[in-house]
Amino acid sequence: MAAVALRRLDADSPSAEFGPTRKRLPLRDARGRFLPKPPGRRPAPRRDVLFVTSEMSDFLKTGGLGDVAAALPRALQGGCDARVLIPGYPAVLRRLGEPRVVGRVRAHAGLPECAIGRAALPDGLPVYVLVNPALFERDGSPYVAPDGSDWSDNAIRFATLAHAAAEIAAGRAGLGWRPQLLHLNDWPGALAAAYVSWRGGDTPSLLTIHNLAYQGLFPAGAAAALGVPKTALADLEFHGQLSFLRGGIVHAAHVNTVSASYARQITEPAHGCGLDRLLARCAATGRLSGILNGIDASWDPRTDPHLHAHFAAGDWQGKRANARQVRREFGLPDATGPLFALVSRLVHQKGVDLICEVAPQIVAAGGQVVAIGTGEPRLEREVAALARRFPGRVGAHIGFEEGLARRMFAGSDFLLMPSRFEPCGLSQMYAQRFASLPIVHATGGLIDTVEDGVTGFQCREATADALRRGVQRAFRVYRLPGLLDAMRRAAMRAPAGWDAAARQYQAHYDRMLAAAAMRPAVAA
Ligand SMILES: Nc1ncnc2c1ncn2[C@@H]1O[C@H](COP(=O)(O)OP(=O)(O)O[C@H]2O[C@H](CO)[C@@H](O)[C@H](O)[C@H]2O)[C@@H](O)[C@H]1O
Repeated sequence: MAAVALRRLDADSPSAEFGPTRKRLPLRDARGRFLPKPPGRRPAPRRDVLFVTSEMSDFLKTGGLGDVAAALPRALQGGCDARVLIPGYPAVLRRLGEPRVVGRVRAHAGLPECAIGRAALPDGLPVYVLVNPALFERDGSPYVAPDGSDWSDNAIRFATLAHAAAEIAAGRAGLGWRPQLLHLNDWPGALAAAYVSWRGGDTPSLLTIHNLAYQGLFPAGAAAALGVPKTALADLEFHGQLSFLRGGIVHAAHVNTVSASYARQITEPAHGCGLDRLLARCAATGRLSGILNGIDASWDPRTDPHLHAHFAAGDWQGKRANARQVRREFGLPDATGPLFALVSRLVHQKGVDLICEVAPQIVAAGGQVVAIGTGEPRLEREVAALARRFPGRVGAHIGFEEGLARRMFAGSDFLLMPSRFEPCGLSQMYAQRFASLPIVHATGGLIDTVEDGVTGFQCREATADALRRGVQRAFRVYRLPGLLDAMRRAAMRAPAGWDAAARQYQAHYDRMLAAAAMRPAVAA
């Protein structure tokens, strides 16, 4: 217990950079005597959280994690002191300038020493930046080199991030602030939970799995360089390799994924990526849950600065102005038929090949398709080839451009998203908010966010035939203006903010902290 009590005192110390402490001072009368608490108003519990992420859309994003990492720590601020830890990529350092060095993480096994910089984003969100030029200051995405291959030292790079989080949790990084818990995201942060327990710490971790298909698999020979104790190799072992995600699942106090349906699916072999039995055991002991992602307030067609014309529900003139603009940007002529959009990472998961198979029928029926994405070279080539095959009917942009993606959600009538699996999915929620009806495969978070025939269309299977039937239903609705109007309005009203998710995360934090407080103290 003593260790927990000490940690709480540490965490109360004010932080000059991040504004006054959020601690509520006890009420006193004019003579300084303590007053009783006002009836019915219990002070909010403190929750000091280090949110560990490998991307954040304030700086750079490759997919949905970047959006969540920007939105969730902000949504948590009401009830938590949530601070972000992110590697010092060039995009981060450019945006923050040279962050002030406030701490240091010592080298461990083959993991190099790092500095920790501190900065606050303009809205006050505190960010710790893990600075090591050799590991993080390179062009390309966080995970892959410009030629598309994984960075060869990814195991060291992200183990260094995870280890730094564990050292901050242990109070060994010299920050003058110590989180009560770690909130880890996906494999790049997952190993922090393991480092905490391998070194005898007691800071609980919540691990959020945004996509189980990416596990952070590395050769078993890397274990010594990563500082994995010989007695703990089994924690990470996955078919002869080391799985960072497995290490996180084994050691996290709680694991969640980003929708209730996906949380169920990953306990079964079809979607469990080989970890289904471990995850089923987590579920059986109440250690696995699903919390649906939200979308942030910037996704508003009445105010989004990226749009060509703003619009609200019922103002379909404004929506049509965006459609004209999108057609122009993709070099397509104006048309009276529906406009279908694909906005996605171009990977097998997203069913891009199914869209390519069905696109000729969309075109034959009088529709047009616009596609934006980057990813697997084979799928990039397929999408680009489609645009060449159907000039004036299909437009493709191989690249990543948020403003154009937003205009596509606003200008399209339907979004194509036949994902083979989908932990939550954000694109379908963005589309709904912008009155584009998603056509989805009924899987994972797509089941939980798309109401069939009301806010979009669900296809039973991830096959071209099922998608074709979904597209046919969309064409029928498009020809019925009354129904189209009703579905668009319903889609725009679909609940999608971050408040509900933030409340659920806070409830988990409280349970984890209560459980940690019950455990006997251990040395950090
Ligand atoms: N070329 C491009 N240009 C511009 N924007 C592009 C783009 N390609 C994709 N995007 C954007 O990137 C994001 C993708 O998010 P998703 O949630 O749909 O999928 P992703 O698989 O990356 O995320 C994973 O993590 C998230 C977050 O938890 C889960 O919702 C999801 O199911 C899981 O697979 C969206 O904001 C989308 O608009």
